[in-house]
Amino acid sequence: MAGSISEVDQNKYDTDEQVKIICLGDSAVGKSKLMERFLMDEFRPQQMSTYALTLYKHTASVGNKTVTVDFWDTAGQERFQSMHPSYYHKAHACIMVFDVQRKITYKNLANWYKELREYRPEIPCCVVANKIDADLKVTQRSFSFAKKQGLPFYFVSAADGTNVVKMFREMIKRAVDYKQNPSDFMDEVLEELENFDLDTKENSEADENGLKAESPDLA
Ligand SMILES: Nc1nc2c(ncn2[C@@H]2O[C@H](COP(=O)(O)OP(=O)(O)OP(=O)(O)O)[C@@H](O)[C@H]2O)c(=O)[nH]1
Ligand SMILES: [Mg+2]
Repeated sequence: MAGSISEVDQNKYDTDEQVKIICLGDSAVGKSKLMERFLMDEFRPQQMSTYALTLYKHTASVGNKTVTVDFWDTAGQERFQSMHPSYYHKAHACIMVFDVQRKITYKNLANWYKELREYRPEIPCCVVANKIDADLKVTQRSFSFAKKQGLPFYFVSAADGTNVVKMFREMIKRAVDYKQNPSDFMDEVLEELENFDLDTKENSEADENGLKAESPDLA
């Protein structure tokens, strides 16, 4: 399987200075545009063509530390309402995006969140309402999903930049905090199990999908 997501070396995310942040949400909600807006001319996307995975690299200062942040972005796979398990693997934070102009993308957050928590029960996550430039009145509406789940919520616009830097900076900080405080018992147990599973499967046809018996049926 040349060029698959599972071939990206993810062991680097075990080191202190490397953080992985993923982005979830329906097609065309603005995931890529948000990252591009945040990174502006700094970004150097590394394309993994087979699965249309793009890694955006960013260097950030958090406290007195310099960390390298990999933002993971896909195009296409979200159409199937489910991501490959490797996408979630070792992620330290998640940005969930919907489009304020398309209600269905807000409704689907519940599905994305469910899948995220199956793989990463404890990582910091936020909800982002994108495209507010198209209709500023939406900022007066309440979107209760984030509150119900106890997640931070941001009104943003990738087009005009509103709240984009603030949202990314806060999420980077939370990702680093999460990494530095391994209070996360469930994640550790899950990772142990994953490693165990990988070890035992090494000689068989190791299919990453085998790590989870089946993907949730989100249709
Ligand atoms: N008005 C407005 N349009 C936006 C904004 N952000 C993104 N768009 C538009 O929405 C469309 C989709 O943006 P993308 O960033 O490609 O969305 P995506 O979530 O990465 O989509 P996929 O990669 O297909 O999953 C593009 O036409 C963007 O120009 C925004 O803040 N305001
Ligand atoms: Mg995209």
